[in-house]
Amino acid sequence: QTGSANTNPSDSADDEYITSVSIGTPAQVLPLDFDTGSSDLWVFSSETPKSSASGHVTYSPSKSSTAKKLSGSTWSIKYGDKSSSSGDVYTDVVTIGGFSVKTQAVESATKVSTQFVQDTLISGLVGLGFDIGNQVSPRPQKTWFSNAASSLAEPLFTADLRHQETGSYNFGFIDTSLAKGTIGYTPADGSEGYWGFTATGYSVGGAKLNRNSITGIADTGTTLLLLPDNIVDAYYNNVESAEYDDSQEGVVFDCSEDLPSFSFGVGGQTITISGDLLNLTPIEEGSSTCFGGLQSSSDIGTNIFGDVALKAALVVFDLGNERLGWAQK
Ligand SMILES: Cc1c(C=O)c(-c2nnc3c4c(C[n+]5cc6c(C)n(C)c(C)c6c(Cl)n5)n(C)c(C)c4cnn23)c(C)n1C
Repeated sequence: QTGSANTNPSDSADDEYITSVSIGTPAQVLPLDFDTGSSDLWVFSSETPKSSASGHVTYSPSKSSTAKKLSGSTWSIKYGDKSSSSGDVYTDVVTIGGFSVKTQAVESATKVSTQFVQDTLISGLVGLGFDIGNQVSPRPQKTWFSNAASSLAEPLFTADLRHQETGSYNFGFIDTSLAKGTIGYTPADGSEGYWGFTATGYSVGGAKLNRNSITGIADTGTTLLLLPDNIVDAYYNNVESAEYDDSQEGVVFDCSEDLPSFSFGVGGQTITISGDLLNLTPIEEGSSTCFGGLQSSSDIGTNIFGDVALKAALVVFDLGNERLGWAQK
């Protein structure tokens, strides 16, 4: 069995990607953000304060004949941008791309932070990280993919995120036609709950890859490519107008700049992110100053290959073989 779901950028900056998910009987369809950097499936619900839920699609377990309360279970989660949410837990049928998991833990939000209240485009997240990262207590729950894996044709999924166009999450199969290049595989380290891996080197503007390895995570839930200062500096030294903008908390430059590409080696392949993918967006509507898609990871503690990097590739999250595959698109 397999599943295939379309995913769409939420806004003109590709800030997040939205995928429709069906929960319950009859189906309640919610727009959710698939996040390989976390391991909880949580939603705005009938239990979310009305003032916080205004403008959001919500899940009502009381309207689903297959919903069951997981009594005594609670959850609480905090994300890299300091956003957070918490609540209690139900189980229900969850269908993604035509594939159903009958008894999926659906974490219902009784509290959501401001960022989530304001982001009315999504009604929650689907964690696609490793089960060890799940935040339900007293008994951690499995992710949708972990529950699905044993019934899928192959225990893997692929992410094909695209700039300002529809992409896909495919479960149980690899559509190699989505990529131009060969898939290069490298071991994935799931010990922290993330899809950790090591890139073997990098280069700016199509130069030969160096051998400076970069250890980080493949994270569909993070917008940017977040790398160490020395790499960020090496890149922006090639961008005449680049400067650090305190108010934007990142490097900005003239939108008219012709940005160099950025390449990294992984699994014997070279993934090249074109310059235009590295120009994320004007800092304000109509501004001629743009915000960089490559920013510093120095105050985070880990390097994050977020959507800016993932958009350049077809990425295979292979749980069965504990490996990540990358192919140039
Ligand atoms: C260590 C870390 C991160 C790790 O993940 C991270 C980050 N980067 N994008 C996101 C996140 C997103 C994606 N996201 C990013 C957005 C940005 C940058 N802007 C301006 C808007 C309007 C966004 C929306 Cl709606 N959505 N979402 C939905 C959540 C819950 C995120 C949590 N963290 N996050 C940051 C900023 N940092 C420092």
